[in-house]
Amino acid sequence: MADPVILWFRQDLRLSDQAALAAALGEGPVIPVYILDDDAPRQWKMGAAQRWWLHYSLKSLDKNLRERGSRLILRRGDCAEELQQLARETCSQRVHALAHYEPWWRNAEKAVGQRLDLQLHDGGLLLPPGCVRTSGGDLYQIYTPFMRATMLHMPPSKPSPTPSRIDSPSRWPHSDSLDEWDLLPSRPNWAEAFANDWMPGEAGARDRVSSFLDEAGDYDLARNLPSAEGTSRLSPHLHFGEVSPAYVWHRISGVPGDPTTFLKELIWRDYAHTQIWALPAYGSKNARSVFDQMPWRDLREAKGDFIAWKKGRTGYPIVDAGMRQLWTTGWMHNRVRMIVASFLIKHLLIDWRHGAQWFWDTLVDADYANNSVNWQWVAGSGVDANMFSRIMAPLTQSPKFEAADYIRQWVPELAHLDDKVIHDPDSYDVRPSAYPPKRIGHREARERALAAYQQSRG
Ligand SMILES: Cc1cc2nc3c(=O)[nH]c(=O)nc-3n(C[C@H](O)[C@H](O)[C@H](O)COP(=O)(O)OP(=O)(O)OC[C@H]3O[C@@H](n4cnc5c(N)ncnc54)[C@H](O)[C@@H]3O)c2cc1C
Repeated sequence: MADPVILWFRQDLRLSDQAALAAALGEGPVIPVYILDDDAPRQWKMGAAQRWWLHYSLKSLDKNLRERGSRLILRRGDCAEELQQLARETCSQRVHALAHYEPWWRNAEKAVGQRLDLQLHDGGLLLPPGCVRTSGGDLYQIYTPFMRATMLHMPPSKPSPTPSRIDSPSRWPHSDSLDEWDLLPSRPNWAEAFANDWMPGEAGARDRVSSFLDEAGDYDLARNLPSAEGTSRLSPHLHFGEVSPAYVWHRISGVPGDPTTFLKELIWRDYAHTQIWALPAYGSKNARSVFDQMPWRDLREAKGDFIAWKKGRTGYPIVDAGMRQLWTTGWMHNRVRMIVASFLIKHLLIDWRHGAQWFWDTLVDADYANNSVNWQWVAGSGVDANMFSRIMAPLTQSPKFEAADYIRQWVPELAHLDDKVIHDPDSYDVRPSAYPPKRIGHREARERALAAYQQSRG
C-alpha cells in the first residue's frame, strides 16, 4: 500500500473543485486535517463571528468526508509542528494544500515546506496573484484596469467534480474534538440569530448559489439597495472556500440578463488578494505614507463616539441600521459598509484600523484581503485612488439608495416614521426620545475631516 498523504485544509473547506484533494487522491490514502492556530496570525486571529462559522463549516466538512469513507482530523497549534507530528505518526511525507496569501499563511507554508514535501495548488481565486500584469510587467494598482486584464483570461477552468470515494489509512490518527475547541459563543450567545441567515458548509454554499441564479441578472440594478435582497451573500462561503470562485463564475455566467457586474465583483476579490500578496502589511499599514501624519482622534478622547458607532447609536439612521445588522447577523450590505466606514473615518475622524478591527471580530465574512483593501479604499490611504476628500453624506445616501425599509428593519425605534423623514428624524423634529441625537452634524464633521487631511499634507 502506498504511503498516506496529508490534505491540509485552511480557507478551502470543500471537496468539489479542490485541486489539493484531487492531487492527493491519486497518490495514496488521504489524511485530511484542519489545524487551528490562534498564535501565528497575531492581531488577525480569527474573530468571534468567524469562529461560529468555522464550527459549523468543519462539522459539515467532516460529514461530507465521512460519506466518502474518510474523516477530518482536527489539531491545534503551530501548523508546521502539527503537520510534522502528524506526518511522523502516519508515515506520510507529502502534504497537499491550496495556496493562501494572508501573511500568516505564507509564513506557515514556508515553515511547512522546510520540514515536509509541501505541494501547493491554485483554486482559491480566479487567477493566482501576479498572473495579471501591465505591459511593463508591474502589478496593477487600480481595480478597473486590473479587472479588464483579468477578463481577458476568463472564464476560469471548469470546476472539477466531487470525488465519490476517498481512500482512508489503515489506522486513523488522533483528532481533537470539535466541541472542545469552544468556537461557539455561550454566555451570552450573541450569535443566536446567525442560524436564521446562514448555513455554513459546502451544501449551504451551493444552495446560496442556486438561490441567487434568479437574481443575478438584475444584480446591476439591485446591488446598491440595502432594502432589497439584491446581492448573493456568498462572501462567507467564498472566504471559507466552501465554494470555489470558478464554480460561482460558471454557474452565474449562464443566467439570463446581464450578470457581468456580478462577475466583476468576483474580480474585486482577486484584486484585493493581489494587493495583500504584494504588500502583506496592508491590514495595518497605510499604503500611502501621507496618512501616517493624519491627526486621527485619540481613541480615549473619541471613546464615546466609537462605542456609539459600534452599537449603532450615532443618530444617523442608515449608519445605525448597518451597525446593528452587522451585530445581529454577522454581515452588512456593501453600500452600507461603505457608508459606515466613511462615517467612522471622516465624520468621527477615527483611524480606519479601529474600524477594520471591529469588522474583523464581527463579520462572518471577515477576510484579510477584502477587509483591508476596502477600508484603505474608503480612507483614501490605499494604493488605488485617494478617496479621502470624497466625504459620503449618509443623509443623502440613505434616500438615494431607498434605505427606508432597511432602517425600519434594523432600527425599530424609527419603524413608525414615513419614508420622507426616516432618513433624518432630527431635522424633521420627529426623533423619538429612545433614539439618540446625531453625534456630530454633517457640515461640522466634513470641515473637521478636511482640515485634518490638510494638516496631514503639511
Ligand atoms: C469597509 C468595507 C469592509 C469590507 N470587508 C469585507 C470583508 O471582510 N470580507 C469580504 O468578503 N468583503 C468585504 N467587503 C466587500 C463587500 O462589502 C462584501 O464582499 C460584500 O458585501 C459581500 O456580500 P455579497 O456576498 O452579497 O456580495 P456580492 O455583491 O454578491 O458579490 C459577490 C462576491 O464578490 C466579492 N466582492 C464583492 N464586493 C467586493 C469588494 N468590494 N471587495 C472585495 N470583494 C468583493 C465577495 O467575495 C462577494 O461575496 C468590505 C467592504 C467595505 C466597504
